[in-house]
Amino acid sequence: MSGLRFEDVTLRYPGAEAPALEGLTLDVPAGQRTVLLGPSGCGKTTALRIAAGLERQGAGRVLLDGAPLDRLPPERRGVVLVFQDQMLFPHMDVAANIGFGLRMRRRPAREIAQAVEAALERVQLSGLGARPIGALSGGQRQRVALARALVLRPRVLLLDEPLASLDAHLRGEMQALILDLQQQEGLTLLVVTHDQQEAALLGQRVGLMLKGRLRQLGPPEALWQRPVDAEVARFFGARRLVEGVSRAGVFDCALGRLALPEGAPEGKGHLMIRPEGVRLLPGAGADGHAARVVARQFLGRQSLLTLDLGGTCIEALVAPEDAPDIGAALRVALPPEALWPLPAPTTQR
Ligand SMILES: Nc1ncnc2c1ncn2[C@@H]1O[C@H](COP(=O)(O)OP(=O)(O)OP(=O)(O)O)[C@@H](O)[C@H]1O
Repeated sequence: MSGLRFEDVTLRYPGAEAPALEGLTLDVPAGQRTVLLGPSGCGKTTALRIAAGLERQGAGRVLLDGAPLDRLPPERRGVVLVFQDQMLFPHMDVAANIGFGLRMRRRPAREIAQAVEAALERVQLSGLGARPIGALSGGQRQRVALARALVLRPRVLLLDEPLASLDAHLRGEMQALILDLQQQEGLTLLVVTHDQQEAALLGQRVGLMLKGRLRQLGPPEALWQRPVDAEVARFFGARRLVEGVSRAGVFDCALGRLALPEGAPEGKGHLMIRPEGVRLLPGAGADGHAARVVARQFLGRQSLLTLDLGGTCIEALVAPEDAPDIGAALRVALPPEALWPLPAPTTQR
């Protein structure tokens, strides 16, 4: 497959108890956006640093279009990393920052000037080449860092938390810019983030990492809706898992026998009930499950209800105007698409 490939890559920093990265096997297909998602310290940055040649793995290989990269120095890999904190040179203006890598490669001045102009345009900073770095906003600085990488015409572009330092408005702009650039130019992107929403937005495929290991890889929808186990489900916010057994399309548990979506894994374990999929039923019919509201939390666009279904608590997300009062009795439906069984063994805390 063309693109970047990590093959069973492990790295343990000297003196560390556990490896920062353990047996990472991951394909980053050419022309696509792949995201590594995970909490702080799970090894995401380490993976990028190894691909860029800034860190040497203890075991495993990194390949680009099938050719091993490990013996190549960073500048000859065609893999360029944009750092989380940008690492711009404060004493140089914008154009000098963007042209830095090309100057190191001893490209002719004319070619550098042209490439810098083109890169400024690509990141929508035309006309700002002579600005000192100190006179830029956080969002503009992030664009300069991106332009500095783009002039090198990377075969793979690695972005470490590209939006972490930006406020909500600038994040949206930068996200749109990254998506546009990637689509127009067919860039091969590997993005690292701890932010679930960012991963869903930027990733055509998302890999979830926990404690140095890749735990699940797939389209964002699959990770959110069909986590492989309870630990992954908990990362995505699942808090109230229901014990039981999945068999022949049904989950047997304290809530009764609940119909599961197609393809659900079988066996003993837990059931994840996605709060956004729980439906409050109108009227006092006999459908669904009897429930009582035990907590209600206003989250802005939605309200989170904690519902007691005969001793088993679940959560439901509803529009704030539809949120019943604490103590209210109601009936709820648990449609199959809101459910997903998580086979044991689980790491319960
Ligand atoms: N140079 C280093 N020397 C020793 N340990 C390190 C070094 N760099 C990272 N680590 C440790 O390795 C683990 C993985 O770090 P890494 O930076 O890859 O995680 P991360 O998922 O990118 O987290 P963050 O988003 O906080 O940077 C952490 O426990 C970290 O403390």
